[in-house]
Amino acid sequence: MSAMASNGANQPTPFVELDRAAWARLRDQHPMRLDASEVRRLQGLGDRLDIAEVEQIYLPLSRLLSFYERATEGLHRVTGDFLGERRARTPFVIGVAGSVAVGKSTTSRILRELIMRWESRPTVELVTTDGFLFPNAELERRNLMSRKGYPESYDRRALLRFVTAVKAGQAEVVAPVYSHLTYDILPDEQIVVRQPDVLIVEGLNVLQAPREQPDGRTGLAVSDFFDFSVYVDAKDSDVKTWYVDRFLRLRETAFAQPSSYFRRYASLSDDAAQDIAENIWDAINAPNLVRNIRPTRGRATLVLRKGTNHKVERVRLRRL
Ligand SMILES: Nc1ncnc2c1ncn2[C@@H]1O[C@H](COP(=O)(O)OP(=O)(O)OP(=O)(O)O)[C@@H](O)[C@H]1O
Ligand SMILES: CC(C)(CO)[C@@H](O)C(=O)NCCC(=O)O
Repeated sequence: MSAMASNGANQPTPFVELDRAAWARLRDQHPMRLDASEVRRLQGLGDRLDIAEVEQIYLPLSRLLSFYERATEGLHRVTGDFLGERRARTPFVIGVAGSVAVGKSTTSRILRELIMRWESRPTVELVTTDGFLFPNAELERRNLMSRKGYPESYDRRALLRFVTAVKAGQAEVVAPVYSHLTYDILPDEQIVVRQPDVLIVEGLNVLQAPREQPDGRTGLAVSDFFDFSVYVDAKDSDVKTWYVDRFLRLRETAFAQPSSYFRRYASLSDDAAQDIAENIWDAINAPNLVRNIRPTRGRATLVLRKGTNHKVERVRLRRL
């Protein structure tokens, strides 16, 4: 790790880049260990979860987040004192961005488990922006069914209202729910968020810059409410492989259910399923990654760069 934040041309940059070993050494400076019962609980998140990875990569990140949380709380207190207000605590909001299938949900769930174990035992809510996709009927009306996951396929105003209300400390805030099984918003379901200490907002486009309004003004974006953000990054070809592998695995489980939107794919041969998954990837998810998602990477506080097998190889932290 270089102490100077600089690029090859020695130009100052806001980022510091650490390889896996350097990041792991930071962990040594802050001894951290999961006990056996914590390891068991975390393993419940998925049989493929590597506990060494949790300890070496995600535990240091959780520690860094706890420092940010404390500092941010101090800032809110300063503003409250200045205004002479005694307000309820403001939730600490973390954004998690990245491509379809790069591992945003897994990263978010690991972080939730680790944050819940901070000494202060905070309550943590995890929300995915999937719930703010327009329902399929509306996407069809807008001719966006082949652009699901693109910025314009979300009800961005509703998402912004949601995050603002949670951050403002509203007692109960509801969000719609998306089902990967029916491939649509569930009309009769919602989740209720009740004043969490920490909110994790996970989604493809959560780092998108604010849009210009029709009247020329610049609005706010959800990222304006993030106290910390993580971009999960990997090579395009690796993410494609993970997408296709997950698609093939889903044939035996989700796709096989009668209510599955993809039930016609359940009985496909490996080769046929592979072709379909690659076509969906190439037509929808890859262009979204290249055009909309990856361009927001520079806005993240931290970038986790994964190699094959989901192992994090490099970490880039914004320090200015
Ligand atoms: N750290 C990890 N270790 C091992 N496997 C992982 C890890 N993270 C993700 N995976 C696997 O990669 C695939 C995609 O992960 P995940 O569902 O978390 O991605 P996602 O970015 O949330 O995707 P989507 O946007 O489609 O919901 C899954 O099959 C998951 O099991
Ligand atoms: C719901 C999203 C947009 C995000 O999780 C994604 O999983 C998706 O469905 N994308 C559309 C193309 C596809 O079916 O993979």
